[in-house]
Amino acid sequence: MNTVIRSQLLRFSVGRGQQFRFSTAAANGNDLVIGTVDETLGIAMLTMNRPPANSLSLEMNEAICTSLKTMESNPKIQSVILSSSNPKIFSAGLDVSELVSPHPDRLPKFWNSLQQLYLDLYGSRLAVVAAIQGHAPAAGCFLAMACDYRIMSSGDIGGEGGGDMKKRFVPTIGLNETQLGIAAPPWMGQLLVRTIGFRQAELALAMGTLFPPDRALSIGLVDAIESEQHGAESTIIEGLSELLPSISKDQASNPLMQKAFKQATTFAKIPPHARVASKLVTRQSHIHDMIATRDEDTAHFCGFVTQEAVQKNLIAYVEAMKSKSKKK
Ligand SMILES: CCCCCC/C=C\CC(=O)SCCNC(=O)CCNC(=O)[C@H](O)C(C)(C)COP(=O)(O)OP(=O)(O)OC[C@H]1O[C@@H](n2cnc3c(N)ncnc32)[C@H](O)[C@@H]1OP(=O)(O)O
Repeated sequence: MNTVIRSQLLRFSVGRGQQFRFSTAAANGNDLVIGTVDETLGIAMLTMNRPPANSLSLEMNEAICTSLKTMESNPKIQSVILSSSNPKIFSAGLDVSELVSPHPDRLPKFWNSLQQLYLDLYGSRLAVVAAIQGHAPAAGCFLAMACDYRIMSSGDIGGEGGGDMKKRFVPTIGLNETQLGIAAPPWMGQLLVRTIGFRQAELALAMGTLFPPDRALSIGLVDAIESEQHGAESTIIEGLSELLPSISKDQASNPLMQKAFKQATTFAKIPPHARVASKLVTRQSHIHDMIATRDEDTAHFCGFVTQEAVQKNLIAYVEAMKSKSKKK
């Protein structure tokens, strides 16, 4: 099994000044999350790196948690940017292969890793800025909602077709579970309610709505949208280039990444105790509710997902996804 190596999961190499890098790798050596740190600014960047779609497997959930905990244990760090190495997909949500014909031992472990990801991210002492480049459906949207600030790409990158026929790339975000014949668990659904309000969430959950950036902004699902048209060289802001991992160096002039960097810097300057205390005011009760119902939630998930009718829907969904991808 491709589990995260916990005992030797960090590879440190000291870079210039106060910066250093680390990665959290799976047993096969692939870096699932790449971390970079600037202790002078008090900020870090965690880049999700699980091709092709940053989908959330058991190992990926663990890798994000471990990377976040590593940052939390560094008292010099106050804020983190959560980003993706894929410029068109922030995260495609749960790895659907975890849900289809699941192994009975692995399924509860997988769900526990997702619950833990929620607890660690939503309750983190760090201010987490989601740099949402590309799509964020289902648990990808959840991941962004568990952060403290969301900046989404306006989607005007990488058009297909060229010339007048150029097709605009429009990323979407939302909890689209009902479209897969499943329902978001209560804690995830409630996170949407907390983010966009009762009526909007009620409708969006029922319809499985995926929102384009402008709609996501207007209902408060994201806090800002930003173009990804790379700016002129002169617009490069100090410190960002060094914080970007080598696979994302070309993002230094990307306005979305620049905005995320500025927001993370702003968070890092707020007196930490006050910032963390105020975060708990709004989040603690939701976290406690989830902990109180955690075992029940796991039992419900495992029972639900293994139902024949649910498996049938999931298999059909995965087949449709694969054949769409093949046709490209
Ligand atoms: C009580 C029950 C509770 C249930 C739990 C509820 C909580 C969360 C549910 C979920 O998160 S389920 C997952 C939901 N995710 C989706 O529906 C997204 C599916 N993917 C897409 O719509 C698209 O891939 C995309 C994200 C919009 C990107 O589109 P694009 O055209 O850029 O790329 P594709 O060609 O479609 O995909 C590339 C590549 O990635 C694979 N892939 C995509 N998504 C997933 C995924 N979620 N899990 C695993 N693999 C995924 C896709 O198959 C392609 O692979 P290849 O065929 O190229 O190998």
